[in-house]
Amino acid sequence: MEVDGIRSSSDNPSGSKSGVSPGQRPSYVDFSSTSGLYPSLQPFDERVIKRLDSELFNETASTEEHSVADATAEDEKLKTFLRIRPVSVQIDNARQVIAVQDCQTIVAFSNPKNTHTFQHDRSRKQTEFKFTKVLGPECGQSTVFEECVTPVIEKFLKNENCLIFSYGATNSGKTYTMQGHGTEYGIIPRTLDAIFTRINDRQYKVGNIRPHLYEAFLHLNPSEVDLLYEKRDRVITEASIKQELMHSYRLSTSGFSDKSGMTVDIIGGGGHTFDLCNLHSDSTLYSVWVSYAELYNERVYDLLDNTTFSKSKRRKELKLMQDRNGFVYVKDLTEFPVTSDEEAYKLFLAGRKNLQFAATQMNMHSSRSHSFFTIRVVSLGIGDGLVPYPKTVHRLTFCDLAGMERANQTENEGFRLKESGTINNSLTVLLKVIRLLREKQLHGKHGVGMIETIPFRDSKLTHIFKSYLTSSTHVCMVVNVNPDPFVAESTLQVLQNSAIASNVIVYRPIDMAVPQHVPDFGPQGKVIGKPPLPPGSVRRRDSDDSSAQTSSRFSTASEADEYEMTTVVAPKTLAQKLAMLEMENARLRDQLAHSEMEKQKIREDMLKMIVEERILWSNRLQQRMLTEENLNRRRLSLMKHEVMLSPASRCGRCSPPTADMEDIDETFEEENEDSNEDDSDKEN
Ligand SMILES: Nc1ncnc2c1ncn2[C@@H]1O[C@H](COP(=O)(O)OP(=O)(O)OP(=O)(O)O)[C@@H](O)[C@H]1O
Repeated sequence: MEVDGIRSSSDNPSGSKSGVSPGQRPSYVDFSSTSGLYPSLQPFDERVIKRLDSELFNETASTEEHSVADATAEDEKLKTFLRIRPVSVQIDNARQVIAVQDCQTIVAFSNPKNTHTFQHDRSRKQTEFKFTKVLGPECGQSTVFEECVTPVIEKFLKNENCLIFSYGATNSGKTYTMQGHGTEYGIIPRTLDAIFTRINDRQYKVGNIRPHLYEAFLHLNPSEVDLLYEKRDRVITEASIKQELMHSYRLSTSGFSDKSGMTVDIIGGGGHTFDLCNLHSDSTLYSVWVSYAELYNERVYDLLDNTTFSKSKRRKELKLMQDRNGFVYVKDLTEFPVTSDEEAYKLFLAGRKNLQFAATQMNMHSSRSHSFFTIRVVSLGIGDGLVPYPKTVHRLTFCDLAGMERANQTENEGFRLKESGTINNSLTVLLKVIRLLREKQLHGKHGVGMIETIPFRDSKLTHIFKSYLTSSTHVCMVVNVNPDPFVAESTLQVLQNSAIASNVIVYRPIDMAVPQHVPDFGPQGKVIGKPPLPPGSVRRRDSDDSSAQTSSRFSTASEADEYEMTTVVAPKTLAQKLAMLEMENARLRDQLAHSEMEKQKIREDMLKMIVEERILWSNRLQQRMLTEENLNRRRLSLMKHEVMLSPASRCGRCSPPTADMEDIDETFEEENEDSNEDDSDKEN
């Protein structure tokens, strides 16, 4: 039976109940609950996206519900938490934008005809949005951490990759949630504390086995380790982190979590108690590494590379690479070993100093870039002769996205306006990718084939997100909103977008289910076996990564097989070809836009320089004219004086003394030369 183009499980040709053939991963979407809503779709059909949008924010219905709970596989869904920031002004009912219904539901009010002026109007449309959890303005930093991050830490310590990202309009509290403000510590410092509390005395502090690429390892020799620690300490020292900051962090972290033993309650006692010994075998040790990158104007920069601290130098742009399993990572990104939460927090603060911020009309300290703070933990087993060897590496990334901006509210101009254009563009692409993922999943499309048709390459942000959204990563989105009626339109837009995101399933696609990327280490750390290359890919030797070549003992096969993000798999079908051409087209358009932006900036800089030069020269000219005027005046008065003093003038018969006049002229010229010398001194 087919309903609106979607097959129900009963007419599945394979005959299996779930609608998939044996061995194939089942669809996680319950068609029976959605089949009446969605018609048959073609890939990349923009009308469909519009339709999904309008369904999510229906123009006609007075109340509707978008529930994250109405589909199966809740655990694999992208988790969405809504955090509503407090506002200083009292908002009356007539102007209210959102109202919390219960711990999972909010109602948004809108008047599409006049969204700016929220008049008291009973016919105002109400839309219900459901989240994994709603955190109202009364929720402090510790509650947010407890609700959103505690379960993630649990998964992270069970060897799962995790991503927590904050999404929202500008000034909605994303950075406040991630980093915190003053002693109101955000989720990043709290997580650092919680992780080190858990791994406690199981840390491997040597720092000679480091994560490499996306999921590989490198073995460093002692001099390389020394250099790395030296560089790390230099980064911390040069950032000159204020002692008061560290002091208050130390005081606060004693309250974040219980450091007394191995069995700990992750803050606040909400039934999250677990015993570390149950998570890993006794022979497992942990090595912790941190990195910090930012994506500014579609360029990736290293925030922990101390050469970038010097503002006079041009920052080095880093490349995005893809390993043989399709995982995207930042090539040559600095990653430091850390042995305590304090060390990690110092590095975080050092990197934060390098982040791009600016004051806008909406936020005095507005993030101008997307930032990625990543904690990687290498789990090590103990081999013969008590030699540790790496088993797995997994990551927890915190992404603080720049905020969606409306030009009429931020009042940005010139370069800032273009900057906010880039921010909005990358966020739009991210949402487009999320929408398409959801659309495909609604139609039971999974696996590598489906992923190839998603335009991850349209922006660098989605390049980076690809690894998280298409692998078995635990993804958690913190949606920040500001209930102020002034920003109602942005708030409604953010709610709509997050409703789509909450229905996306994040999983490892069936074609990639074989964990080829996990190296098969013998107890001595030897690499066993080498999986074949993906179809259509070209083996590429990376010549400039010297460390990759010098330290090969633990390197996996995937290390040698990395591809720049521009490498594409040969298309098989016409639709795939079209999709790839579209992606390439978008990428080239992006590049063009960037070079235009660069050109414009250079033009603006040059114009500024010309104007400054002009002002300088006109000042000099004025000065010169003044000097000449003064000298002329002096010459005239001298002449007068001379004429009055000369004997001839006294007898009143003789002509003026020419010789004396010449002297006066010489004096004038000398003085003039002096003043010229003064001027040239000033110039020098
Ligand atoms: N829950 C909250 N409690 C108290 N203050 C908050 C809260 N959320 C945000 N703020 C305050 O609001 C202001 C803006 O917050 P923040 O800089 O985090 O916004 P943002 O969403 O990161 O903005 P942008 O996208 O422009 O960088 C800050 O002064 C911050 O301290």
